[in-house]
Amino acid sequence: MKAAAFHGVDLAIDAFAAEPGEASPSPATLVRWLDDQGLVAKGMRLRWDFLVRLGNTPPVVLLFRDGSASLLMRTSPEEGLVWLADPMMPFGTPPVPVDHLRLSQVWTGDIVLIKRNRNQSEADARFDLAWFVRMVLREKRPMRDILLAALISSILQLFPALIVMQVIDRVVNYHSMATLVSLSAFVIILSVYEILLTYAQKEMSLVVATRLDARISLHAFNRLLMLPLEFYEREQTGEVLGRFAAIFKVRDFITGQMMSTLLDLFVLIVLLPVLFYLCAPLAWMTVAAAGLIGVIVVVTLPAMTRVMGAYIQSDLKRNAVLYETVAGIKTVKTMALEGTRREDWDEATAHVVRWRLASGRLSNWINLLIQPINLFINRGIILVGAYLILIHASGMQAGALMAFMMLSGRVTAPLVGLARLVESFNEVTVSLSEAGSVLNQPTETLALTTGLRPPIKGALDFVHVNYTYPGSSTPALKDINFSIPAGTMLGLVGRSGSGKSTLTRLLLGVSRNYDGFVKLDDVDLREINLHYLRRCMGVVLQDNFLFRGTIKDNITAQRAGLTFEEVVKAARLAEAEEFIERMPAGFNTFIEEGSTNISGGQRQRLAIARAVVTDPKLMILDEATSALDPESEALVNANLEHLGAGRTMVIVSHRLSSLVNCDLIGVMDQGRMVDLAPHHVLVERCEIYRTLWLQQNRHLYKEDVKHDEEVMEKWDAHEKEESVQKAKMQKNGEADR
Ligand SMILES: Nc1ncnc2c1ncn2[C@@H]1O[C@H](COP(=O)(O)OP(=O)(O)OP(=O)(O)O)[C@@H](O)[C@H]1O
Repeated sequence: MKAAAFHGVDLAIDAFAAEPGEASPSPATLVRWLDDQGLVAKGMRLRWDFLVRLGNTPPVVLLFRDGSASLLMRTSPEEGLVWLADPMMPFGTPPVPVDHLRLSQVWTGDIVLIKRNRNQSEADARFDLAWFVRMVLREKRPMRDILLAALISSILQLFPALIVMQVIDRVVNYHSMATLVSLSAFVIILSVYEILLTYAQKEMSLVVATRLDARISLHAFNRLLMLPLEFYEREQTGEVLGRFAAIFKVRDFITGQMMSTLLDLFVLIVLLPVLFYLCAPLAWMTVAAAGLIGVIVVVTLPAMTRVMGAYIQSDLKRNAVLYETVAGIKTVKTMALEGTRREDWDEATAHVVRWRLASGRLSNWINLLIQPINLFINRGIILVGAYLILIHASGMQAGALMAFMMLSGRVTAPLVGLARLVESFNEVTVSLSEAGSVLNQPTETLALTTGLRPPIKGALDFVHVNYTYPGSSTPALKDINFSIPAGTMLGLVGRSGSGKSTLTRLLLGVSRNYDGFVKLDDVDLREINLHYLRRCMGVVLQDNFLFRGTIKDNITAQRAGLTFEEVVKAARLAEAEEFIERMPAGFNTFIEEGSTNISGGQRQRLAIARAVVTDPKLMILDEATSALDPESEALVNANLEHLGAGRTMVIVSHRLSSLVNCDLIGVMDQGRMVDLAPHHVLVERCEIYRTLWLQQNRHLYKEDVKHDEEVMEKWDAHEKEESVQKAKMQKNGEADR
């Protein structure tokens, strides 16, 4: 706590709790918690000799054998002492000096270094050009060195021109061999300097560019992970990926063109005065011509922006088609949709080609205007200079004209580069706004890093919960009001679209803008830290993604601290152990991308194992067994009770037979929970449930067939009427909008 306060972060120790499956918080949990709080904790083992030489580092936490800890405040290698502060003592208590012998009796040799995570505080910073500039400015020392090198090298660049001037004016005109020899020696020394300096400058620029690159990538990916699921559901994946990739264009611009042009500007600062010294009229002409190039670029900028924007947009759309086709290739192939996909692609490509041609042409036109000016600077000025010498107007000699020519080339390059920079900057702003439209979306950071971490038992309360999806006019959940004690196995049934999955989404904290309260063990769900909440839950969906890696890796999902025994236990609970052991390498069998080498049923059972491996107190199975073959489904269903022992289970299923053994079954209809009771009660009193049950189990009730058919007829009529009403409501809603 004191170490955190040192960094200006206030920690609420009450919020620190063990993770599910831990008796007391492990060091890994401590590190994760501190990470969430905006601090970085790094554990390491040290010897006394190193500890005593730590000097004036920020507070370091020393871990003791009895589980307690102390803060290292100061060290003195000369006296062989370290000063420790007891974190339990009030602020202001002086630290106690301890020597090697006394410390070695209690200290484990482990320390924890805690520092403020600057990336974390930047995690929510807006992603714009200012952010990039801040990132560059953080590289203060290397940037300073690079600038210094650029300055020196631009001074060095002066000499060749001045030497040529001397050679022509003195050596050639006066045939002076001695001057030539000394000038040659000077040229060699300078050249060596220049070569070394260029090497160093390139090396430093490379290091800075690479560091920036790493930082930008890390930050952007972090942001992507922080975006709420709702965002991904709303947006087209292909477009999200395309827009995300736009940041790499910004990165290339900043670490490439922008950096080199800015460095070139240093050359300008040094060389321009020399040009004026050599011949002021020619220097003015050079500057005016370069200025004219700038004016042309600025004037044509709006047109260029429009064309570039359209080109980038069309490219994004084409990428989206590509992504969709590759991601949905199974459907494309099996439904022979190649033709329509090709049409989409052709159309998207036609747009890209059109705008690419337009932007290329525009840039070519601009070039047509710029090139004569460029040629004038490079070639015309020598003629003007020669004319000035002929009429003796400037007092300039031939050597000075040569030197001017050599230098003016170096001056125009940065000036033209600066104009071009404005042009590219324009393109980059379009890319930046594309990337920003993804990365500047509101993130879940606050919910992920703050909030309570109460111990979870699994009692659930829904108190008058209403929820409408953003952009939808009809509520998906209407006045849901029920509670279940911890350890309940709750089934949820209802027709398609009745709101079952939406209810589980609220539990998972995916949708948080609902009215009313959802309480977990009497704590408002919205108050609970989202990471913690999700880590405390086990979730199995209808279609689960398995990552490339071994079966064991997939079950642990790279969570730290899980033992092989726990993995095997989870596999056994999920009825997966048997098939895993039959696989060539057992738990170390590699799962290919898209899990092509295992069946759908096996994949589902692995997903169940992955969900139970942390022994969660709350499990959600949303249509987890729907895609299973009858045999695998029977296996999983038979094991459900076993699986649910000691935890609350919420099981959404269309197949009522798999819910018969649930303690309670909630019947959903049009967003309402119309009944909540065990199976035998519902069959008696809930008509919707009874109808669904009879639909699926007709064979069991032969004697009821007549009644059953009547009910079915009624049900069909009811459904028809409802769908007509729904269509009407939708129409009205659209008309309202
Ligand atoms: N992301 C979404 N955006 C807008 N509306 C949605 C979204 N997801 C679901 N809905 C709507 O909310 C209502 C409830 O959907 P929900 O998925 O919860 O039903 P369900 O009972 O789980 O259906 P199913 O059994 O088919 O999965 C439906 O009318 C659906 O159209």
